[in-house]
Amino acid sequence: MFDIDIDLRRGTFARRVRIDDEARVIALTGRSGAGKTSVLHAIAGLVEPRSGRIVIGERVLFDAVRRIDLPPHRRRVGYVFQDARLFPHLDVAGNLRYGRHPARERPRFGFDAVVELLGIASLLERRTANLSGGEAQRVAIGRALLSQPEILLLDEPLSMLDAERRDELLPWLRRVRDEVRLPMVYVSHQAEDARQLSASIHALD
Ligand SMILES: Nc1ncnc2c1ncn2[C@@H]1O[C@H](COP(=O)(O)OP(=O)(O)OP(=O)(O)O)[C@@H](O)[C@H]1O
Repeated sequence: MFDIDIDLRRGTFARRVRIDDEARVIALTGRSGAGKTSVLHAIAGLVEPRSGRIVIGERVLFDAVRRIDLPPHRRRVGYVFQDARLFPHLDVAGNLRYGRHPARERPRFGFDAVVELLGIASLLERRTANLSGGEAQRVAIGRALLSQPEILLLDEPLSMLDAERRDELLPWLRRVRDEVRLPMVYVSHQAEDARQLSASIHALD
């Protein structure tokens, strides 16, 4: 499912990352600064590797030799950040609709199905400022899914939450993992979190 072999350079940071994995869901771990977010950015098309290739499923996102470098919007990546980054001026429903892919007649991820999947029906009219961290992350995942991605990238979605909220959010993440049959890359600096979501763990240290 994942065939990634890239040479990453950012400022003085340089690292070759190789991931060859048949699993649909993989986790990246490593200390702060190991390059986890940089790998997600490379997959999303936000940083260009110096060389190499990024192939996920059948899709070639980047291949330096073949001069393939899909622009970010054609990579069809759903990205969930550490902090949910919801829009404060919109309610939950507005945030979900914001990410919607325009004019698809039969979207793979429908609004009602996503709301049900993430258990956020009762939150739709709420402003985002007073959501708990875990609720905000569920909304952020919903927004990402409604953009009709082909790949889901999760950048430490648990790291800003206290232990109780983490325990609350984890089952939702597992549900998304099992029901949304997309390739997923889950980043965590805690190996324990990573093990909860994937058997395929790649340590970047
Ligand atoms: N735009 C940039 N310009 C220069 N250096 C950068 C840039 N972005 C990241 N770096 C450097 O690249 C290295 C890897 O950063 P990255 O954010 O990928 O690590 P990380 O493993 O995700 O860390 P964290 O767990 O703290 O988020 C760090 O040394 C960082 O300072």
